[in-house]
Amino acid sequence: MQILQTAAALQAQTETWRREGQRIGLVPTMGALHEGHLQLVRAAAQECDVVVVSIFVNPTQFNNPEDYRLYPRLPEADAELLGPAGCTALFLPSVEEMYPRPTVLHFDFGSLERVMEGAHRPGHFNGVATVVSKLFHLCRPHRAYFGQKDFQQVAIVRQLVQDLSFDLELVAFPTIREADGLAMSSRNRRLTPEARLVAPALYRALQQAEQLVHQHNTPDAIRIAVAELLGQEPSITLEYFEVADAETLQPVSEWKPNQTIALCLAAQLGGVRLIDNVVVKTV
Ligand SMILES: Nc1ncnc2c1ncn2[C@@H]1O[C@H](COP(=O)(O)OP(=O)(O)OP(=O)(O)O)[C@@H](O)[C@H]1O
Ligand SMILES: CC(C)(CO)[C@@H](O)C(=O)[O-]
Ligand code: BAL
Repeated sequence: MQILQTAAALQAQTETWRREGQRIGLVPTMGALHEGHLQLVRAAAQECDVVVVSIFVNPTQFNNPEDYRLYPRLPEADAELLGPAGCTALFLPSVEEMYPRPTVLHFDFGSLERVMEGAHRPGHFNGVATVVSKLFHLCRPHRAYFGQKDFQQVAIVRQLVQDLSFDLELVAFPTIREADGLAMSSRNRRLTPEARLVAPALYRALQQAEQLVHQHNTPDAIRIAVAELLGQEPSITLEYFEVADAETLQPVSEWKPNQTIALCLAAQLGGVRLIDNVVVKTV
């Protein structure tokens, strides 16, 4: 596996691969890799000839400077994991390499970003769209792999791909979980042992909400039930729980038949912010 640290080196390599007719897979990450990331890389390795994994803790998508400062950074350990998973090239740029001057780009994803993560993390999706656009330009992937754990991010990137005519296939990969149901996440490393024990309550609440959908409870009744359930855990502060249309991401007030619904939440556990979701279909 080669390690590329400059935009020019990545561009040169991807141009060569394109000339050779190789199909390029890209897995964008912020590092501190876990099994969820590695499954994305393995899927890319199965479906593409070469796989680029980017590791870049992107400052422009952090609305909270403390979150940026404390974000786990483990490039050496990450590099060890990537070769065996099928990564061909690790793109590991510095902040100066990605942003030699402050960016002036501004994206507005309208109603897609006025809810959930976009509403609670001002500027977050502007930063995500900026860095993902740059990565797509530098890497020119045939396929780009993203996790459904970041459900709203997938919707934003889908819109970005369409609006900027990126010639690639977006792959949305299912959420990989720990044995106790907790969605794998780099930020899980920052949980105290006590918070780690409590954290699976988030997924249990989502599973409960899924049951309530199947039992035809109203969206509002489900919102109240999840707030009550998680309210019983003093160490969990629920930021939001939303019953959203999976396509538009807008809050749902009544059910339509055969509607795909995303049950999404964000919560703080001892200062660590986690998100999770499940997707469910109405009958
Ligand atoms: N548990 C998971 N299952 C599947 N995909 C995942 C999982 N966790 C992260 N991903 C995906 O991996 C890519 C890189 O994510 P990122 O590096 O931010 O990791 P993360 O674990 O989501 O970290 P954090 O949520 O703490 O920022 C994203 O597309 C993300 O959706
Ligand atoms: C897509 C991404 C790598 C952009 O920085 C990030 O938002 C993430 O890790 O999900
Ligand atoms: N996985 C989403 C990246 C972020 O939390 O900024």
